Amino acid sequence: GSQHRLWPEIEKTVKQQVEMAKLGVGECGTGWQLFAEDGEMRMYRREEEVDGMVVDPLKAVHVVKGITGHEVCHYFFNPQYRYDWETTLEQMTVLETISEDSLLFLQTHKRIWPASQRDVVFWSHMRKLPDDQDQDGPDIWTVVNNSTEDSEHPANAGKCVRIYLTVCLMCQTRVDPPKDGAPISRDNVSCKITYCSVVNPGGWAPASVLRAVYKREYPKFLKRFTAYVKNQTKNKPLMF
Ligand SMILES: CCCCCc1ccc(-c2ccc(S(=O)(=O)CCO)cc2)cc1CCc1ccccn1
Repeated sequence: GSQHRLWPEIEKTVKQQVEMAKLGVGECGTGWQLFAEDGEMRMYRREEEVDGMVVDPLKAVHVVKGITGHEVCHYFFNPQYRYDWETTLEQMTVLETISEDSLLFLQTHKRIWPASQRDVVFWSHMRKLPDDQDQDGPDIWTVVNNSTEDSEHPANAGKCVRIYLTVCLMCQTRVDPPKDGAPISRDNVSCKITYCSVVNPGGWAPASVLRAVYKREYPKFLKRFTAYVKNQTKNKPLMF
């Protein structure tokens, strides 16, 4: 809850990340380059390096029919579903339950040749926010994942190189009520998903390898994850 040592950082980071996610790829100035497209999904990146390491920010926008923002965030946030959709995940541990909407994770991802295996420690927070651009529309749902230290799991103590990331999944639900006043069904809802991520790969990895990994893995991840949510929810009542 709000007494936890991480709470001030969570509050600040969530607000900052949602504001960034709301900026379209046009508005945040030049530099965004479209690198993947699939149906309604558009994936952009900016080529940035920090100390010679690739830390390309990524922004993906996708519109998916038949699911809501609450549902997308529910399946992204809750650990019990993660092995179903996160293909590069080798090991996931919930280190701490900070509150019912905030968890501390340790994840190790499968090694990607020729780079060494990576792990990450991050807090994850799920939140509903009023949509200030559409007062009477449905709320925005978001999940923010942000790397943090954990004294029990110091960086680079074992075989894995520790990575550092900030991820924001922001979901805006759209309802187009049926003309005949019938109850809202899945045919009347769609979700605009904005996924932003900045990953520092930790130890050195060849820029060409990193960019190839991201180019392959991110589109696969977002397609697989959204298909998973559609499949999990298709016969369940709508979650707003
Ligand atoms: C040489 C490769 C070094 C980097 C490997 C890497 C880095 C970051 C991540 C990653 C990406 C998304 C998240 S999340 O959105 O928070 C969801 C929870 O799991 C957490 C971790 C993964 C991977 C492994 C490769 C890879 C790259 C993209 C997408 C998927 N896999």
